[in-house]
Amino acid sequence: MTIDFYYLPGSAPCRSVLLTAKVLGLDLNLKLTNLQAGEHLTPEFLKINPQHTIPTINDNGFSLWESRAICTYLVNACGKDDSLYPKEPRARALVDQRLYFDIGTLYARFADYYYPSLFQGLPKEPSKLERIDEGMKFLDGFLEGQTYVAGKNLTVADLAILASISTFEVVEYDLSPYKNIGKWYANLKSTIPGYKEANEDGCIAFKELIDSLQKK
Ligand SMILES: N[C@@H](CCC(=O)N[C@@H](CS)C(=O)NCC(=O)O)C(=O)O
Repeated sequence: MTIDFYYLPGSAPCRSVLLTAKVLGLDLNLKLTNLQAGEHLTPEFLKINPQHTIPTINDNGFSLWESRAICTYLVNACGKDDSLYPKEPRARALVDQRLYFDIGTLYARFADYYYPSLFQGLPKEPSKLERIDEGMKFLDGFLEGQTYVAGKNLTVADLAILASISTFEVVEYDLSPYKNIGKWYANLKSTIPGYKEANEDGCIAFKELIDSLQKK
């Protein structure tokens, strides 16, 4: 039985789930959910996710939201092995740490700096950009001498952070000072199966959305 996946291609957290599904070779039942049309606020959707966020999955009656929780669930429930989310306690803890770094630091600082300007037309606050730069320095440090963000293999932490970093690229944040991030990013873009459909096309959709909002 397939898993329903409520999503929008342009949404960064949705793209991390799409990337995870691609790497797992999993076909999700895609349910495009148009936020601008309020499709996440219908009584049917609120029954599945009262917090009305996408991504959301429904696995035959089991509904789940929060992209990183979805990614780890998909590996646990559908992975042929645990390589994307290792069971060994220390290896798993490292992946978890990077996932929490992504939601709590990297993407949180992105949202704090860019969202008011992108979605409300408010001026950007330079001190918030410095917080992003600091987050990038942390990530660049994690990647020193490493191919992946947590341990020796590709994990869901790479996929979540990949969705975030590509979103920074869409808003033209300057990634060039961060050599380790640049190398890691180029490697993942060229090696992840189905990268274009899972992430690149969605980044184009996100760019189109923000361009259309700027014109309003
Ligand atoms: N931390 C959540 C963020 C989810 C989120 O905020 N999604 C946005 C779209 S990118 C959304 O659904 N917004 C509509 C709403 O909150 O009502 C995750 O990683 O899944």
